Amino acid sequence: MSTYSKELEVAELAVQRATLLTKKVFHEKAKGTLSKDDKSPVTIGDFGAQALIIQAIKKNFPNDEVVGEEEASDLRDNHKLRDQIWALVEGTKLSDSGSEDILGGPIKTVDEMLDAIDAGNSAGGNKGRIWALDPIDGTKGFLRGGQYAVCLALMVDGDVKVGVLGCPNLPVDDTAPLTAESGVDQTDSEGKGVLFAAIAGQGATSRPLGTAGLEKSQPIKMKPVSDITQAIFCESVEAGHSSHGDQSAIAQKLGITKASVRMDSQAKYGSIARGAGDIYLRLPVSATYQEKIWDHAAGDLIVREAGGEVTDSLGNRLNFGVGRTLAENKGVVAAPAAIHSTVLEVVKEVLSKK
Ligand SMILES: Nc1ncnc2c1ncn2[C@@H]1O[C@H](COP(=O)(O)OS(=O)(=O)O)[C@@H](OP(=O)(O)O)[C@H]1O
Ligand SMILES: [Mg+2]
Ligand SMILES: [Mg+2]
Ligand SMILES: [Mg+2]
Repeated sequence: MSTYSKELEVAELAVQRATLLTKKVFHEKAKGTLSKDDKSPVTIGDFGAQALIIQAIKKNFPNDEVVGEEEASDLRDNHKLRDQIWALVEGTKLSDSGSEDILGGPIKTVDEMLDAIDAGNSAGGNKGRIWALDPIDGTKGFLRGGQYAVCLALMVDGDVKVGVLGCPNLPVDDTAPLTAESGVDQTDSEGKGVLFAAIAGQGATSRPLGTAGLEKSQPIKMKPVSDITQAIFCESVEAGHSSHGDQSAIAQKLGITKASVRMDSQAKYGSIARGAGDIYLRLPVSATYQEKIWDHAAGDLIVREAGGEVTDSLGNRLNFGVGRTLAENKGVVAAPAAIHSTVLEVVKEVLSKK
């Protein structure tokens, strides 16, 4: 077995199973949406997916830590919500029993489920094996039927070694280019659902996101950009999450004439890694917000393994080893390696004029 192949298999199957749960939630009327302290939404889908994924990690790698976005405190005294999540968690299985076996058996009780969710409480850092988990990235996109991603990465001594992104609303077809509609999708339509994955030093892949075991994967590569003015650039939907103004000034200076593709979640990283788009810009709106490691770890590795470069707005690699946030970085600039320095120069120029 090659390095990290067991970790990748568990991560891919766990993410795949969690997407079955999130898709079920999307079709339910009552999504159990709560507003967190920072006013961002969380649903029964976020909690349920976090429980299922942490259970699989702990069964297979009991000594590993997890930095997960969600925590169970709001559920411990809200029994209605807790029971709604339990029904989902109990009822979600891959249709292939061999793959279920690899994940390590079901969660047995409600308390075990709450404890699994809370096991995502690692402080992070640059020592040992730590998983970064975003059970639903782009919760707002998920709620409105746009893009979202189930994101899982393994860091070893602060370096991302394995990354997996489950994107139920992206096309299976790697060659389908992004369009203005890509971020506003027809959920669950034919031909949708892709699982991106990478192991450090071994390249990046995609495969259809099925309901059983893992389907055949194929390597993915970023698209060579010979004319930067024709590049497709992606950005967040929410103007509060990245600066649409700065990003549009940068695109303009690069001579890009096409409108940006706005989509929620790390689907942006997956899309540029497979060459459906080219550049992902995420420039800070606020001076104090620190990006969370679970919003970037898997995407960072997948893009780099597909031939891209990912830095912050100063040109530094993202440092995942300083805790739960990217405290040492500001913003994200992701592009094919051959044009990254050109893009970065313009990013610096635009930001220096502020
Ligand atoms: N102020 C601010 N600045 C930057 N980023 C923030 C901010 N607030 C929240 N978040 C995080 O944004 C995550 C979603 O990012 P997206 O790129 O998907 O944004 S968007 O939904 O397209 O607008 C989102 O991830 P999820 O909570 O998993 O959806 C948040 O972690
Ligand atoms: Mg959130
Ligand atoms: Mg997120
Ligand atoms: Mg999330």
